[in-house]
Amino acid sequence: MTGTETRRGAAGRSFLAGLIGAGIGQSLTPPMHEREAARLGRRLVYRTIDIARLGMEPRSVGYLVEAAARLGFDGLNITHPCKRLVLPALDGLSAEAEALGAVNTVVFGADGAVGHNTDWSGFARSLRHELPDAPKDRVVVLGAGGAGAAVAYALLVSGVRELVVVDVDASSAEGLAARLTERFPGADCRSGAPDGLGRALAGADGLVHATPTGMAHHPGLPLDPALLRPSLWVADVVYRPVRTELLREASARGCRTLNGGGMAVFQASDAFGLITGLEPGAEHLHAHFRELLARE
Ligand SMILES: NC(=O)C1=CN([C@@H]2O[C@H](COP(=O)(O)OP(=O)(O)OC[C@H]3O[C@@H](n4cnc5c(N)ncnc54)[C@H](O)[C@@H]3O)[C@@H](O)[C@H]2O)C=CC1
Ligand SMILES: O=C1C[C@@](O)(C(=O)O)C[C@@H](O)[C@@H]1O
Repeated sequence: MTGTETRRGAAGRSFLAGLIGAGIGQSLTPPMHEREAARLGRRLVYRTIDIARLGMEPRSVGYLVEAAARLGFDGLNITHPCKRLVLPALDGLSAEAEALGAVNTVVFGADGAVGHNTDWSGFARSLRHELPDAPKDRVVVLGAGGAGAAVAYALLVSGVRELVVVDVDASSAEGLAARLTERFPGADCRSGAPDGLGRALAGADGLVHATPTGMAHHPGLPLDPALLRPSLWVADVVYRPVRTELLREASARGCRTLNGGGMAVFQASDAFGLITGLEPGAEHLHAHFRELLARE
């Protein structure tokens, strides 16, 4: 997007957005969007639509998307467990959302409801921003769910040549590695079992952790910290808390680290641009994020 506002963001227009998912009451994405709009002198109302609180099934995301379009929403974020289930309700997909088979942003416009994925671009921007000079030839991704798939895609777009995907669910890791191989035939994408993690990490430049382990309600470590050596960079997608047990262990062992806050901020930044047509300021979104965390 350029510095010029598009028609979608034409002066005076206000915005209505929402997040559909389960257990999203504490999400920082709604206040990030609202604060950034206010900073730009615009009104944006962003609501959480929590299917767990509403007693709705994940597959009802299609019904909710259609209702949001009729009610005049400009766009939506979609999160767990609906990122794949939302696909049949959409009229179009960005190339990346199609490749990933997952959508976290829906924009309502002249082309109907169009799905995008800003998880991958959010991680790619965070990596570029915070670890620009780190070696990125060989990387291990732990966790082959929605976040793991987005991260793996971002890594391959960013030039990673060898990628190993590890998951306790072997079929998830194998499926993701196979899809990535098809999409990036020039790269070496393999799946690995958790008991082979030590071997995979021994030859790696970096590790990205993309399982829910380390979240406030799911504390702990996803691996044996003895596997972390100082030359390995370690990224976590978990951002509640921002400093996870894994990142604390990695820092203590001399590893460079990247927390999940950058991905959270940049996915919001990219979604905000798509939904409003306005140009967000990434540094301002970082500041909103820091202030929101500090309030807790
Ligand atoms: N920073 C950000 O902007 C974002 C962060 N996230 C975070 O990413 C995390 C994962 O989310 P999703 O991918 O949506 O979850 P998911 O449930 O789709 O996938 C998690 C995967 O991890 C695997 N797994 C669980 N424990 C494991 C272990 N100990 N070793 C290996 N594999 C294991 C599961 O089998 C599953 O395939 C969550 O904490 C979520 O909050 C998700 C999206 C954006
Ligand atoms: O999965 C996530 C995290 C999120 O749901 C949040 O609560 O910040 C916002 C979504 O856009 C993103 O894809």
